[in-house]
Amino acid sequence: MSAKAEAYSSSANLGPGFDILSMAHNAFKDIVIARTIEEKGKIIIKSNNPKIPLDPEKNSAGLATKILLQEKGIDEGVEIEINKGIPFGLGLGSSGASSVAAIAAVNELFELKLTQEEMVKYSMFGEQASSGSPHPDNVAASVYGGIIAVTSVSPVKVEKIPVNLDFKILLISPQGEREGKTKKAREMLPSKIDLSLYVKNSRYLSSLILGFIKGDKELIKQGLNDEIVEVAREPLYPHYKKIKEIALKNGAIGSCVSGAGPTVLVLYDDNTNLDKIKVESLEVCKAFGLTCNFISAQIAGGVKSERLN
Ligand SMILES: Nc1ncnc2c1ncn2[C@@H]1O[C@H](COP(=O)(O)OP(=O)(O)OP(=O)(O)O)[C@@H](O)[C@H]1O
Ligand SMILES: N[C@@H](CCO)C(=O)O
Repeated sequence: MSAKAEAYSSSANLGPGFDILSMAHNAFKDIVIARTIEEKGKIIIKSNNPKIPLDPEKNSAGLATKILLQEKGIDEGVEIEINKGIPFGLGLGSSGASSVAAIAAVNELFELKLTQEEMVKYSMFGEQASSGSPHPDNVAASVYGGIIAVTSVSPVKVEKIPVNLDFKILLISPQGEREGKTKKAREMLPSKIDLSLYVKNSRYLSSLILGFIKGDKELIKQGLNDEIVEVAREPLYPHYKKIKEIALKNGAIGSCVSGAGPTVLVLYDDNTNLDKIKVESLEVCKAFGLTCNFISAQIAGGVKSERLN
């Protein structure tokens, strides 16, 4: 028996929404095929990308699959074939998408009828393998699609945020996959913050969510800011601040770090001088010794799966 699933890339945090907000986009996608194999209890990982771990315990798709099968009491052997379309270590939710696609394919394979929230719950275990922390945001966006808010992790609860504004997405992504980048990024976070900073960031978060719902560009611009996580991690993406300034100077709706970076996300519309953003951003990347790629994308749907036989 076999089943197939595909899950899109995502940009988590979206400024002040650390571990809460995330957006699925069609920049890239991972495709996973799950097959039953003879050997009971065995999980085998195959991939077209030799750089990701093939040890099921170290691969996001493998660990998530292992825990799902254990909890469902399934001792069948399973092969997980990962067709990696999402470059990893760039802040594009690569490990999360693999995990989601594997959970969705296994769900299909054994007709488990998982709810979306259950798919997020099991996919989160995959993030434990890749970043040492079961953060829910990337996987929730890859499961649900659109822009989501994780309102609870125990139990898992996710809400899709209604987006009443047309905008396009530009991802400015430095080349070069960075091993264990999110793990390092999470170790850079402060354990305590001032109340005043919490209130300031909560104002950004409120503005951002209300901006999406009301379709208010100014509220979104005001909300796409973060003075806690993005600031703590600045050494990981020294190019970001300058690129954000360039984006806003040239009429972007807003800009933030994509996930744990180093990719920069820019939201724009027809009033934005996109060409100038690209030209000037290239100069910044060069100044920091980076070769940056520009990826245009739109908001994507959620994970899709089908039974093959
Ligand atoms: N199936 C997988 N796909 C991609 N990376 C994986 C996978 N399984 C394990 N990894 C490991 O996870 C790390 C990449 O995950 P990481 O969280 O750092 O970045 P990301 O998932 O690409 O982006 P983000 O910052 O949005 O989480 C790499 O060290 C990679 O070897
Ligand atoms: N919320 C996670 C997202 C990783 O893409 C982090 O910033 O560590």
